[in-house]
Amino acid sequence: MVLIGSHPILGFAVYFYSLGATVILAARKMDQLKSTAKEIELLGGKCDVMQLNIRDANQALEAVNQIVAKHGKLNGLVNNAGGQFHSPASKMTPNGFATVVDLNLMGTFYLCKAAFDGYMGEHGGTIVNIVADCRNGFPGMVHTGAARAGIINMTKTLAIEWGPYNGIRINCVAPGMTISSGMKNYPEKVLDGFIANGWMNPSGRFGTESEMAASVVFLLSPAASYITGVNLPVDGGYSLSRSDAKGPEAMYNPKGSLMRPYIGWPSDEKAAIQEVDAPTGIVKLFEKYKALAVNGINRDSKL
Ligand SMILES: CCCCCCCCCCC/C=C/C(=O)SCCNC(=O)CCNC(=O)[C@H](O)C(C)(C)COP(=O)(O)OP(=O)(O)OC[C@H]1O[C@@H](n2cnc3c(N)ncnc32)[C@H](O)[C@@H]1OP(=O)(O)O
Ligand SMILES: NC(=O)C1=CN([C@@H]2O[C@H](COP(=O)(O)OP(=O)(O)OC[C@H]3O[C@@H](n4cnc5c(N)ncnc54)[C@H](OP(=O)(O)O)[C@@H]3O)[C@@H](O)[C@H]2O)C=CC1
Repeated sequence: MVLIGSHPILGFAVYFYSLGATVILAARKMDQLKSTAKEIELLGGKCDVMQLNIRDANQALEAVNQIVAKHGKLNGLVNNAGGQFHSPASKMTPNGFATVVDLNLMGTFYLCKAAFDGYMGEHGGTIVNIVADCRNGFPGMVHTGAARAGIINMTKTLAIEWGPYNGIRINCVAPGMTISSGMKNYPEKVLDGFIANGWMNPSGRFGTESEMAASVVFLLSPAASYITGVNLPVDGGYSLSRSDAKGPEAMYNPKGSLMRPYIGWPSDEKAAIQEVDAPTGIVKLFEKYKALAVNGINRDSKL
């Protein structure tokens, strides 16, 4: 039984069916949740949906209580809901800052605490918190940088407090720039700039939802049973360098990537991500990735 806060952006709900888990999708818009649930069921997976605003601590606990009452357990939690807006710090209002901290940091804490109080404190479980790359500063997004850094530190504390006595493992995944519906929140012009030459990471490309999903599933699974309190960057190496680098990073291959994208796991066509709801440039990019994921990549391939 795995609760995913948000509709399965970063596409991972489809993967849980192969582990035999029942997936509960929770977010504010029921339409999106229902259509994703249908897809999962068509694949043979078990799925339930519920409406949830993670910014409300009472709703979070109520959601966990409902799941435990209906299904008898809650083994996993993925805190995937999140987001922000772009603004220089000098122009940001206190309420703008607080809103993003409220969504990302407070929302994640509410769900962790609800899972602990409602089930995992007594029975154990595994939690994965989705964050973002905030190893260095996060210009233009001071609120989310602060909130995600808060989640990473909170995760370390909870790993220490909740591991020894409650059997809970808790980790973070920090996606790099990923092809997903979240890209609709950013100006196409900016995204086109990233596509043209802006990824600046050793992989030379965006990440895919499947690449994020596989990492989350790994951390939730018994295969990661000795890992707790870590933040796993899944970013093609982006966090290794300065985000605005133009100097030595010229070593990054400007023509594209030599790292084959991964869009499905296990190697079951049905479980591969087939399409993405994103701006045109990103959708076109994904179509190229699909071909490269299937046919392989070589020195003449261009993304
Ligand atoms: C131009 C350059 C762009 C660079 C883009 C770079 C892209 C890099 C991508 C980095 C990698 C990360 C990717 C992702 O995270 S993908 C996920 C994407 N999804 C989202 O980001 C969701 C975005 N939005 C939201 O979730 C909500 O809008 C949000 C929670 C942010 C706010 O929701 P809410 O309804 O609660 O907010 P209010 O309207 O009530 O406003 C509250 C206060 O916040 C201020 N605000 C809100 N939006 C903006 C804005 N766009 N610009 C400035 N200020 C904003 C608002 O004014 C309120 O404050 P005040 O009361 O003081 O006015
Ligand atoms: N895509 C990328 O490049 C990156 C993404 N990330 C992070 O990964 C996560 C997933 O990203 P992505 O799929 O791209 O984002 P999307 O914007 O597509 O998805 C955000 C999800 O969060 C849900 N959500 C937002 N607010 C709430 C709320 N108050 N309560 C419950 N659910 C909520 C939304 O559903 P609804 O509106 O129905 O509530 C939606 O399902 C996010 O935390 C994002 O910040 C981090 C780094 C890079």
